[in-house]
Formats: sequence, C-alpha cells, structure tokens
Amino acid sequence: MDFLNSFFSGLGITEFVRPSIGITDVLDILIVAYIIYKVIFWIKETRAWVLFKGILVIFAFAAVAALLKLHTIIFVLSNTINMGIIALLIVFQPEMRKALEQLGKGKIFSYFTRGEDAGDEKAAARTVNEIVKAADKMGAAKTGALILMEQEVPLGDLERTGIPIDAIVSSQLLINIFEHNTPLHDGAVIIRRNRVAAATCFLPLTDSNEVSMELGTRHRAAIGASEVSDAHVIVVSEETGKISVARGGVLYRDLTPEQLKNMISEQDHQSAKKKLAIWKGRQDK
Ligand SMILES: Nc1ncnc2c1ncn2[C@@H]1O[C@H](COP(=O)(O)OP(=O)(O)OP(=O)(O)O)[C@@H](O)[C@H]1O
Repeated sequence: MDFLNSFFSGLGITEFVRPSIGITDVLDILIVAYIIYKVIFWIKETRAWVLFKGILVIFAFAAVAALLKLHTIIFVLSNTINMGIIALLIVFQPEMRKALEQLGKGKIFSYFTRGEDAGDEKAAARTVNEIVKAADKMGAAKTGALILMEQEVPLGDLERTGIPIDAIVSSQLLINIFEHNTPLHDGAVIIRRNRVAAATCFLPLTDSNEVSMELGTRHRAAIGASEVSDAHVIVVSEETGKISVARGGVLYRDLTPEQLKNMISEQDHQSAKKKLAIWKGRQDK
C-alpha cells in the first residue's frame, strides 16, 4: 500500500482511493467474463459470426461519424438501432432457440434424467445393430431412408408431423417402412429409446448454402434436423445407396456399416461431441 501511495504521489496524485472489492465482486466479474466468453464462442460457432463482423463495421462507421460530427448519419443510426435489435432477435430466433435448448440439456438436467435410461444398454446396442443392418440392406437395394435417433433434445415437434408407430426397432420394420410405394415410406422415421416413435415425419431443411448441389432435399432435411437438435440423423441415398450421418449441422458422407455403428453408438457420440469443433469446418461441400 505504501508502495502504491509513493508511486502515485510521485506522479503528482496525492489522494489514492482504493476501491473496495469484496469476494462477491470477484465472483460477479468471473461470472460475467465466463458468460461473455461463452457468448463469443457461441457466436463464432454459428452464422452469427458473419453478422457480428457486420455489426462491428457499423459500430466503426458510427464512431467515425461521431468523430467527424456527421449529424445526419448519427441521427439515422441512433433512430434505427432499436429496430435493428428487434430484427436481430427475429433473424437469429433459430440460433437462440438452439442455444437455450443446449443450456437446458446441460449437465444439471442430464444428471436428473439419466436414471430413466439405466439398464437399457443391452436394448440400445440391439437397436444400433438393427439400424445398421437396415441401413446396410437399404443401401445395397438403393432404398432411400431418413432416420432420426433422438438424444437429449426432445423431437416431439417433428414427431407430430408424422404418423405414430410406437413399435420396437427391428431391421425388418425399418426396411418395410421405407419400401417404395408404401404409405409410410415418405419422410423421416423418429426413433426414441429403442422404439420407432413415428414415420413420415417432415423435417426442417437446412438453409446453409455450403451444402453440395448434388445433394437433394433428403440430405438437406437431415442436416436441417441435426441443426435444431442433437439427434443422430441417418440418411440412405436412393440414388447412390450411400449411407451418411448428419450431426450438429455436419454431414459425414459415405460411411461403411462399421463407421455408422461407431457414430451412432453412445460412447462414440460423447467423444464425437468433443471433436465437433474440429469437424465443424469440414462440412461436406
Ligand atoms: N423436409 C423433409 N422431411 C422429411 N423427408 C424429406 C424432406 N424432404 C425430402 N424428404 C424425403 O426425401 C425424398 C426426396 O429425396 P431427394 O431425391 O430430393 O433427395 P436426395 O438428397 O437427392 O436423396 P437421394 O440421394 O435419396 O435421391 C422425399 O421423397 C422424402 O421422402
């Protein structure tokens, strides 16, 4: 303290007021810093990043206008800022929804819901095997398919667009659902905890313009569904018979049955989540 006083008196500042910082202030600063860090991280992960850079340009423009006293520009900018905030909320409604869903499926909540699935491991492994078997056979026969495996984000909204099934997953059932010219073959199947919940479900199409032109609406729907949920979305191409998986907005194409199995089994999902940031930039073009 003496050192600080002599330092400031050396600078000609005689009265040194020490701000009183308590433990709650430190906690407060740490929480705010963490939230800002998370928001920046989230912005960088979504298309909000491009928009964020655009906003920075506008701020720089406003600063220059204020510096040069360009009154008309300042007037226009200050009167449109409120509208701009509302426009941002509307444009980024899907991203904000996703962020809130991710917040909701965080550790605290999953801790309380994990118990429900205890003892289900054997059935889950069987389900994975049946799905892989079905995908492999449908690929060989060039039967198009679209299958969502629900994870933590509930798919009730998507499920309601289809026809309820509620049957134990089997490769025969899946192959039968996607058989051409049958009433259930169009759209997606949703699988929830080892049961086929619904078929003919309609999924949101991705609006990403980074998706290859050679991919049609089935693959776009798979990517779209994986953007709004954490589901494993399996696609079998009717045209090529190739198997792909969409997860977190990324399409992993041309998978072997073994790779598919690894991707959709739970342990792999956890490690894949960690790798997601690395894969993010490798979205198929
Ligand atoms: N929004 C959607 N939700 C669910 N299923 C969809 C959706 N859009 C298309 N599909 C399914 O995809 C089929 C059309 O696939 P399309 O040929 O356009 O896609 P693709 O990506 O080229 O796939 P493929 O390689 O199998 O031809 C539809 O008959 C329907 O079953």
